[in-house]
Amino acid sequence: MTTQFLFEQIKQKKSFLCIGLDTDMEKIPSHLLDHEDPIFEFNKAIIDATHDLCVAYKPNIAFYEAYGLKGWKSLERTMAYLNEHHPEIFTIADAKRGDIGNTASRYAKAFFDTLNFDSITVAPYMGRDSVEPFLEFEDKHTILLALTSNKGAFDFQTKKLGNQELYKEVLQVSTKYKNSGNLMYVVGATKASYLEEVRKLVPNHFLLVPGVGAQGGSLEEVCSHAMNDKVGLLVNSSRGIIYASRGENFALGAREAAQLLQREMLKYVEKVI
Ligand SMILES: O=C(O)c1cc(=O)[nH]c(=O)n1[C@@H]1O[C@H](COP(=O)(O)O)[C@@H](O)[C@H]1O
Repeated sequence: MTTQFLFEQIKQKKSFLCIGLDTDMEKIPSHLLDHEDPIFEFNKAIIDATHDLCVAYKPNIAFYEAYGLKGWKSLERTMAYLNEHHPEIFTIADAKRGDIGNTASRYAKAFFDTLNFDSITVAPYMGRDSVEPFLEFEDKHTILLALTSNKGAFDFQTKKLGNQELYKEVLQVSTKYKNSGNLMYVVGATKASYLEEVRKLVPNHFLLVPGVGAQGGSLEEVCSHAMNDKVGLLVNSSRGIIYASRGENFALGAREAAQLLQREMLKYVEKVI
């Protein structure tokens, strides 16, 4: 998917919401556990109830890998369902991969070709040759971790490397990689005060911003510091939406939680269209 198409979707839906499919067998309603594939049934119900309110879904791969082959099958079925019924929705494999070049190209094949994701999250730590194999894929996007939402982000990412912080170095250096137009960046909503600095270095790239909802980040702050003329943001909430209600009406609860965020987003989208 091109970023222009993604922008068209944002304008059409008046939303830049990404819903995180961090589907945990221990948290899904018990009536689903009788199904052959409870994780897929849960995801399908969430997708059916929310697809008109969001422009992206982000399955976090850990939640699938945790169940071995069964979990991987649930992921495959979820992706097949999305690609068949909602090909207009941007999909993010939250896999946070990163390895030497020939291994990176296998990861890229796994997520871009085999599972047909539009994008993948990648750790920048191993540098250029670990990232460029992902960037070779046309109309697929590599979402580099720049400044993450967790406390540990301060261990390394905000430490100075020479004259500037490591997260800035990641932004600046990676924009020189081959096919860097295929890059997006992760910046946590809990680090909203850094977003102006981020935008100085990457004014045009999309940012994936997790951390509203369960981690307490503010949508208003994120938008005031980081929106560009194509919105340029995908704001993710996982637990705050998919576990908003834990009973048999969980999908309706998820819809209501997604709607609250989408209604707030609407006013920001209207500013740029
Ligand atoms: O790459 C990510 O998506 C990510 C980066 C980051 O800095 N912080 C972060 O929370 N995430 C992911 O975003 C999701 C946040 O989930 P909630 O806190 O439940 O909304 C999880 O899947 C995290 O793994």
